[in-house]
Parts: sequence; structure tokens; C-alpha cells
Amino acid sequence: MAIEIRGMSKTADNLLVLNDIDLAFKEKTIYGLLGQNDSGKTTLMRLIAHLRFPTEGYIEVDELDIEEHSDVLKNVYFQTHDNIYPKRAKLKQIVKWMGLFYPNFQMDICSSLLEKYHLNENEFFNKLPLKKKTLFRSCLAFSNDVDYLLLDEPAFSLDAYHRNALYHDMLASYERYPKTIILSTHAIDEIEELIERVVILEDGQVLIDDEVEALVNRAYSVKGDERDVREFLQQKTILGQEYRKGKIKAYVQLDETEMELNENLELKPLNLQELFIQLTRDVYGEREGE
Ligand SMILES: Nc1ncnc2c1ncn2[C@@H]1O[C@H](COP(=O)(O)OP(=O)(O)OP(=O)(O)O)[C@@H](O)[C@H]1O
Repeated sequence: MAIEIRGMSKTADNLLVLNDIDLAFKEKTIYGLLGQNDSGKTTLMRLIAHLRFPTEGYIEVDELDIEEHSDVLKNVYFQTHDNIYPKRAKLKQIVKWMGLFYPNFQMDICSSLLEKYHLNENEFFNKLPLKKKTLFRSCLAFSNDVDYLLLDEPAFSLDAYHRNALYHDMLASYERYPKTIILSTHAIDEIEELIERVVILEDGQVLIDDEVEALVNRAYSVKGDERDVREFLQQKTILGQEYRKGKIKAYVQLDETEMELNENLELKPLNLQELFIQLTRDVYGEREGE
């Protein structure tokens, strides 16, 4: 069971937004979908949810082409920031529609989440402040026991307390009903511990599709005098370099046999956000020292 995307491209307004994407999202796995602004993350999710159509290629959910089997979309829920509700829809009506469309929508869970965030079912969605709109959307998403949950910047506009609460709700929903979650965000630090795999898009193409642990375990910075660093870097995979106060800090991918270094050098592991910055930094041709 999986979402499979094969040879998919999307052109909009003469712009190639997604370019020949081949990607599989495995069952019961939490993914981070990362990329710089305009890299194509939202477009990819809209295509999976069948709100947009590919120019080329196809998408299968559980081996069924979504173009021909719209029924499989009852098993895919996309939490979007698009304004999709009628102007005068009250929260309780939206909750009711969710229950009618999605067979595994959990009304009781949704009610308790609405209560937790002090959301009044009689309010109009369009009149809610931004923060409450975001919270309401996440109440719907985390009550919906679909096999594929797509979240586009789910914590947008929330303070740190509520962002943390939202991630907690996401994990609770996963534990109650394990599912594939595709979580797109720029707050990489906040989700590193939550996700198992990471997909990074760059200019509409897949740059990375890997396990977070495998990726991060190979990523380091090495700092020291130019001569020592340059010597160490020979035959290594260099991601980037920065010059600061007469020293060089280089970002590298190392395997276990490459860790030995001279005592004047400082080796530090990178976290996912630091690695992301290095992996995507050459978009504007700013990679230094090469
Ligand atoms: N319907 C469309 N018409 C024209 N351009 C589009 C359309 N849809 C997307 N684009 C363009 O495609 C690019 C990718 O957009 P998308 O929203 O998918 O990126 P993103 O990675 O989600 O960005 P962000 O992180 O800023 O939200 C952008 O340059 C956007 O302007």
C-alpha cells in the first residue's frame, strides 16, 4: 500500500512547476516534505489530492490510478490553506460534511479536540481569526482516520505552545491509526524528531528521498585552519564551505571510515535543518570556495 508517482510533470502558466517526479510514499510512515519557497511542495500535494491534474505522468493510491478511481480519494485527506468552505459554513456543518465524505472520520475525537482548543461549533469558519482557523483545520485532520494524510504548513500562524500541541495531536492520531503522513513545513527543527523519511524538492525536482537518520548520521561540519581543513577534505563529499575569522568551516558527508581527523580540527554533527541549508544552498550559485 503506497502512493506512487510516476513520470509526473506539471506545467502552469507556461512554468514547469514539477519536473518528471518519480516518488513513492510508503504506508504508515511519517514524511517531511521540504524545499525552499516555490520548490513545488504545495503543488505536489494538490496533485496527490487530485485538486490539480498532472500535465504528464500519473499517481496511484494503493495501486489504483486516481484519475480513474476517484473512490480512493476517500482515503486521502489534504489539509490545505486554500479557502474551500462556503462563506456561511459553521464549524458544526463542516464537521458533519467530513463525517459524510470520509467513512473513518472520528466524530468523538473531533469533538474532544474542538473542546480542547475552545472552538465553538456554532461559529462561522470564515469569521474565525487565523490561529483558530489553523487549529480547526488540524482538529479535522487528526480526527480523520484515512491512510494518507497530507499536511501543508499545518502549524502556520500558531505560537510555540500551540505548535507543540499540534505535533502532539498528530502523533496521537498516528498512534491511534497508523497512516502515511506527508508533512510540509519550513520549521525543519520542529519536525526532525517526528519524521522518519524526508523528501526534499528543488526547483520542482526530487533532490533527496531518504531516511532522516541515514541522512543526518553522515552529515558533519569540520572547522579549523585552512591548511588542515583542506587536507581533511581531500576525497570527501563537500556540501559547502564558509570562511570566518581566518578559519574555514566546511560541511561534509562522511562515512564511518572517514571520521579520523587531526586534533586541530573540530568535527560536529549537523541537524536536519543545517543539512537542508547546505543541500539547497547552491540554488543561487552561492557555494563558496569551490
Ligand atoms: N496555477 C499556477 N499558475 C502559475 N504558477 C503556479 C501555479 N501553481 C503553482 N505555481 C508556481 O509554482 C511554483 C511552486 O509553487 P508551490 O506553491 O507548489 O511551491 P511551495 O514549495 O509550496 O512554496 P512555499 O514553500 O513558498 O509555500 C511557484 O513559483 C508558484 O508560483
